[in-house]
Amino acid sequence: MSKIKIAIAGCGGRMGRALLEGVAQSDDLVLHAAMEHSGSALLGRDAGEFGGTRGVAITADVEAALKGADALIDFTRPEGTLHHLEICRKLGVNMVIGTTGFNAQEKALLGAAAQDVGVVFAPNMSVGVNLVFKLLETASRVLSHGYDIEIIEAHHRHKVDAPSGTALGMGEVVARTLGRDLSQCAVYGREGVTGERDPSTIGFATVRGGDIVGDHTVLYAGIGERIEITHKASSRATFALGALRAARFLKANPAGMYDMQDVLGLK
Ligand SMILES: NC(=O)C1=CN([C@@H]2O[C@H](COP(=O)(O)OP(=O)(O)OC[C@H]3O[C@@H](n4cnc5c(N)ncnc54)[C@H](OP(=O)(O)O)[C@@H]3O)[C@@H](O)[C@H]2O)C=CC1
Ligand SMILES: O=C(O)C1=N[C@H](C(=O)O)C[C@H](O)C1
Repeated sequence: MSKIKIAIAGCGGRMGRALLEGVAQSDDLVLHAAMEHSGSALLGRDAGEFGGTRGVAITADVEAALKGADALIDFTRPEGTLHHLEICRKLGVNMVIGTTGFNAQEKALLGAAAQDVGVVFAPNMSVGVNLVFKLLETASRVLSHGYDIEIIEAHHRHKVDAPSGTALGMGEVVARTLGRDLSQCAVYGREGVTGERDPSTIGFATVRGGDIVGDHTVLYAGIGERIEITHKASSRATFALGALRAARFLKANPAGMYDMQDVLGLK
């Protein structure tokens, strides 16, 4: 059987390198293109220097790079992802999007493109976090009254968006299960004389430091007890393996908008 041809955007980044390694270690995937933005110092270098198979030069020519690819895996920044999305749509190339930090209008653009190509969009591609999303539905149902809900996340010092996409995703799951609208009930950090806690809110707290790969805790604090559901990533390989699984899923499925719950059969 022929191998699935993978293009990687932001190949010199933290996730880009983990993806290059993941493709190089797989039996059924081949590196079709390694991409960076036009201002990158890495252009022209061999992807093999960054964990990929040797023989693929890093390029900023997105259209040429994507011709003939089965899927683009993109962990970059919202503006880069949206630019790549347009070209994927034009060329009929599926897209796995791990980038976080999109606003509502930008997310709508992803949905529009998914009318023509397959898109897997998920703020966290690890199996563990996607299991946690399911556990949160059960916990939020059982603890729907009398428990204050707070979401705490910690990441490395280089992360540029906050709260993390995963924390926001967890908030969405909790709010949806409780019949609340996250945009109305989220409290992002506290300072000064805040008054007593409003029980209808969902609080978020963000920690940034060092090389923390990604920790997330949802805390349900009641009277006489508290429940914490925690996921800790210790390596980016978990996200990369999930993204590669998503690319395989898209190869086998029609155009449409999917998330990791679809990929993992958790719906
Ligand atoms: N869904 C998931 O499972 C996960 C999602 N993420 C998300 O993935 C994204 C990337 O994370 P990470 O790898 O740590 O970040 P990095 O900054 O290490 O990597 C991003 C890469 O994209 C490049 N880049 C920046 N801007 C653009 C642009 N406009 N167009 C094309 N390429 C661009 C960067 O180049 P340069 O360095 O030159 O700026 C860099 O090579 C973040 O949004 C993060 O939250 C991360 C881990 C898991
Ligand atoms: O930027 C990161 O590193 C990560 N970002 C994702 C997020 O914003 O949720 C996922 C993961 O926690 C790592």
